[in-house]
Amino acid sequence: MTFTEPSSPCRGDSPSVKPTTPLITFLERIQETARQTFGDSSFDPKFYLDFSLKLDLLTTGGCFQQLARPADFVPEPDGFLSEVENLEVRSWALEVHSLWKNLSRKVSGRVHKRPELHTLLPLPESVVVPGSRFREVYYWDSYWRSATTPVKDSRVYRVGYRGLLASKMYETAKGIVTNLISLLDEYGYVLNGARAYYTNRSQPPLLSSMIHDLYDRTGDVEFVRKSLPALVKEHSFWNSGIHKVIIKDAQGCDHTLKSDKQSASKFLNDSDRENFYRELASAAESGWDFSTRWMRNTSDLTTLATTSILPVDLNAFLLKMELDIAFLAKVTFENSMAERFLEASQARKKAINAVLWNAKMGQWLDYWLNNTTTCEEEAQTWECQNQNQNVFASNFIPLWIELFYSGL
Ligand SMILES: OC[C@H]1O[C@H](O[C@H]2O[C@H](CO)[C@@H](O)[C@H](O)[C@H]2O)[C@H](O)[C@@H](O)[C@@H]1O
Repeated sequence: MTFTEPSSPCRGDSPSVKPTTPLITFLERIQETARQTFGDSSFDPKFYLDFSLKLDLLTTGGCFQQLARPADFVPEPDGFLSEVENLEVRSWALEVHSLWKNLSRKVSGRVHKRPELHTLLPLPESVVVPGSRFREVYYWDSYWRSATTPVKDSRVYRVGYRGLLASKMYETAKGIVTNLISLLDEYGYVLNGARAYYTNRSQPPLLSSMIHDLYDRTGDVEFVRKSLPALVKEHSFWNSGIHKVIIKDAQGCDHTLKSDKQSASKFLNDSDRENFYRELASAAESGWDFSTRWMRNTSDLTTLATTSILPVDLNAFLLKMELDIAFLAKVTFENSMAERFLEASQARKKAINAVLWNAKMGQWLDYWLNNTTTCEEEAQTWECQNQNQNVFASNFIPLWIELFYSGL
């Protein structure tokens, strides 16, 4: 076989060595990232240099830039892994751990420069996204991360904030908190998600739990001191007028707007339609969109009545927030703040048990305000028959809080 390619550097008559092309330089970056991510064992460097691009180099390079592999990610974290004795479970744990690098992103410089061109909102630190079609940060997913990234058999993993802490990725965990606080500073509350169409609502408030768990692991008092004002601000938001009517600015529900409009077309006047949008947005804010939990008639979405319900989970999350703030205030010697939030938590615990607890069923139940009353009214007469006796996972959220299972 003869080799006749004229510019071949192998030919003795050509002294010049062909320079590395931008494509090879780029693929070498991929190669090195893969080596650091997957480790050296059974690593084949050639595999990465043989990739072909589907889009031009500039576009591909830009996308790769956004896949910010977290700096504190290591392929095999020390600590929890070695304690998992069962080898199958250990390799599964490693697989779950490896999801962090797939779910990490950096908001592109283009979004920071020209935010008006994007629905994605700029965030200061690297982000961790739920995956699949959800390519932006979500508030409560940041705690209970739902990773729908296909891994071998397409199982859905839940690798939460606590998972990040178990993986010892404390800097990434701090970045998540910093991002959420930046939304809170900008909008007055942590948005449902980091998109322009999520600005009319929040999601179940778990920021205090993140900061509490981070402190437990790192003992970083300075970070707590910096974060505390944001938590107090968030507490005011959830206890302000807006949550008496739930959502003031009823804009409907983002990308589901078309189908929302179809449902809303059933309402003949503007005020009923607006009210329906408010119920939709509130259901989205609950994180349970669109569960029958919020419907008067479980087979008809237009009977959503989210704002007429006192939900077990939201109240439990708020109680947890009050306890967390009291604890974190104590850690930073803010004693009067600690006292204030402890008192607030005691009052809420009493109310949760008075209104939502059902002794016969041995669980807490959502409470339906009757048709004619609204959350704006101060005085209510609580009646057991207004409790929703259906069993939802949310009925047991209070058990997540030590106060309830320890009988304090
Ligand atoms: O995992 C992300 C979130 O996914 C669902 O909600 C999101 O999509 C909904 C419909 O497309 C939208 O109405 C909602 O505002 C979004 O948050 C899920 O219901 C959420 O619990 C979850 O955080």
